[in-house]
Amino acid sequence: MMGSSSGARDGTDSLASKPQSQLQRGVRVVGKIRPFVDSEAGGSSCRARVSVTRFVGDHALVAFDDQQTCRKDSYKLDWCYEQDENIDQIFTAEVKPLIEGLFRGHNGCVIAYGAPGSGKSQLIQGSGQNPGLVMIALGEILAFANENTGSVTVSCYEVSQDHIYDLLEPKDQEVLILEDAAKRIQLKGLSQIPVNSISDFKKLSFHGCNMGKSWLKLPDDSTVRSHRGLIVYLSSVDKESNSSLIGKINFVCLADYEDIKQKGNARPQLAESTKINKSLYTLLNIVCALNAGENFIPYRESKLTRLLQDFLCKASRAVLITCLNPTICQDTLSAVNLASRSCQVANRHRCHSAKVIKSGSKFNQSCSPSIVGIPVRAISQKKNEISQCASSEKKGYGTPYAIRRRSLQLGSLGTCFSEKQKTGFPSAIRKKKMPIGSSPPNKNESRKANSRVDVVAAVDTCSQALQGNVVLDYVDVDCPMLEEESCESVGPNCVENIMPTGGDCYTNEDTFVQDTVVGLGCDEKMTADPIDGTKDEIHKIFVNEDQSSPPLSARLREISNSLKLLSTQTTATGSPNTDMTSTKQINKEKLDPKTPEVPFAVRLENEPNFDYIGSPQDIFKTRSTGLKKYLAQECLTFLNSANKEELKGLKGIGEKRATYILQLREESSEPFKNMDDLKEIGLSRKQINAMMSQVLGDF
Ligand SMILES: Nc1ncnc2c1ncn2[C@@H]1O[C@H](COP(=O)(O)OP(=O)(O)OP(=O)(O)O)[C@@H](O)[C@H]1O
Repeated sequence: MMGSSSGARDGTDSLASKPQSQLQRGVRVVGKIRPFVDSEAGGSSCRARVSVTRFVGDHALVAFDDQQTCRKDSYKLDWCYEQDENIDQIFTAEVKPLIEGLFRGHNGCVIAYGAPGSGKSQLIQGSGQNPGLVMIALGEILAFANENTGSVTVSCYEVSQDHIYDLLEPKDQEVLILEDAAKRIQLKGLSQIPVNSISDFKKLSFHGCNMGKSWLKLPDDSTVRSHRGLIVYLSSVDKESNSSLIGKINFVCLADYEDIKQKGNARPQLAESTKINKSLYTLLNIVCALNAGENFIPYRESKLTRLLQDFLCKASRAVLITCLNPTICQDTLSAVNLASRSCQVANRHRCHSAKVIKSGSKFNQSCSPSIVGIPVRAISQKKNEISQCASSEKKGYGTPYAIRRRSLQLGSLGTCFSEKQKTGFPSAIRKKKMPIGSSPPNKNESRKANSRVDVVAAVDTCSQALQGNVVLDYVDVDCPMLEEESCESVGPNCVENIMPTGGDCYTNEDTFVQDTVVGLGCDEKMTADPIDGTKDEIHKIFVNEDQSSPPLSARLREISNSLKLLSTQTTATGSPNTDMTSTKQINKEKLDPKTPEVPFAVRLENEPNFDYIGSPQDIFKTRSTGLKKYLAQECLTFLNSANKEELKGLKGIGEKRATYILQLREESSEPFKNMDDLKEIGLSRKQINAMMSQVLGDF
């Protein structure tokens, strides 16, 4: 433990929860908190603290605790290295396995990403007596090459304003990205210089860099920001098969991530920052898509991602190291927030269910395959190919504050709650809050009525979440029936839990942390016993998670379909299905689209204080208004993220207007915030309506 960074829960002997060598695929996303520098001498006592909680075998939680504002933000990463952990340790746990892959002819990629001054250059390049990852790796690669009659060459490049330049043998023309017959990327115009020893490497001169020596640092008078990378190629001969092997590893130092909204940059810098951030978003989208197991990986969104295509793919191993300043700043928060959304731990949970941490701290759950507003797929496709994602973020580039959170009231769908005690294990499965609506004279009846309404409200949000348009950070289930009852018989695999297999749990000293286990189906009997056997029960549920029950998305989709039925048949007569004692009925029979005979309370998602009691028609009206709002939002999201061709596919948008929209996006990543904004691009109400029905035609 050092400075503001609290000790790791695992102790100090275990470096990384899941070393690269154990990973099957995807990109590992880890954090590294840089040590304090002289100018931060008082850093350890500053009001903003960064702490890390690590869960062996699973993930790490980075928490930013601003004592002045009492604001807490927590972000989940695959792992996080603390201030006192040095670059050698990171090399051993994260990079060495990639180097071993290189010896077998596999490609690898190490990416440093973070806010200004967060330690990216130090990590990749090092300084003086402290070699960075490149130097350590190069030492190992050269040693291997010498032993195996192999050869090593290096290339160094810069990506600036979506153009690639050679830093070792600069030419007038930029480097071109071509694809060969085997679909491998060829960088035409990028020189490869042979290197036989570290001293050879140190003699290299890097164009346009500080003193020609530090390939990552620009000259002091430079105002240009860019991404920089060094590729090491290894050619060797496989002794067993006597075949030649060629592997390459790319060390990338990304340009600083700066939160544009916070900066108030002057125009030229703003345009540059926008471009840099856009390329960072595209890169993180790739990471997210790979970790989500997507088939389509959007490499063509930027030159940077195109260049990295061979290094960031299913056949290669990669690690994204998010460098973190030890004191709180918005850029760091935004950077870690984005990283958190694309990491494997977050995505591993995405297919199974939603979850919650509630406390003074915020928790950012990831899962959208497109995390930053650049669509992995067009919305129209999304509608047909609904991603198996229970929670999704509509836009990823916002600050943590901007993240919308929803509390779903899923009556009778099954809930298991656990409470965190300071000793570490969740100790109680507890009932959550009382049902919404006015206090009933008869508790049971009220529960039944409210439960049905809650389901309907939940379906709305589930439906949106399924389509990737609502941030469903958690599903918050009201299930009074579960107070003493089990959530059995609803189907297997009911539980998604944020706890690691080791049984650990998120800690918060100030407020109790509630790990909500959302059950949309559950075979495991959950007891309400606050002490006895809780850990075992929860562990069983984890084990169950990977078994073959239908994913949460399938169940949500089922519910979503029921919503549509309900929406279209609100005038149907019939007695309400008030028997909500068994969650099985919800799943198996689906929601009965019958109008309740008695009025009931409807709580709107965005208006928590609004309790409405009225006729079915009124309820329908209310809900359809919500639906309209959602549809409009869907349309705006499309306009804010679709590419030119997709835009041109819309009625009323031709070449000129599509170009103009793309220009607007250069200035603001989200030019259309409401429907009135569309009028500013010259669209009439009628055109907007036509466009909406076109975008949403298949809803
Ligand atoms: N592991 C470390 N040990 C000691 N000092 C470090 C370490 N990492 C970073 N620093 C110090 O922190 C400061 C910022 O580091 P560095 O220049 O690497 O950050 P950066 O993210 O590359 O910055 P820039 O915004 O200029 O790109 C430097 O003074 C560096 O010496």
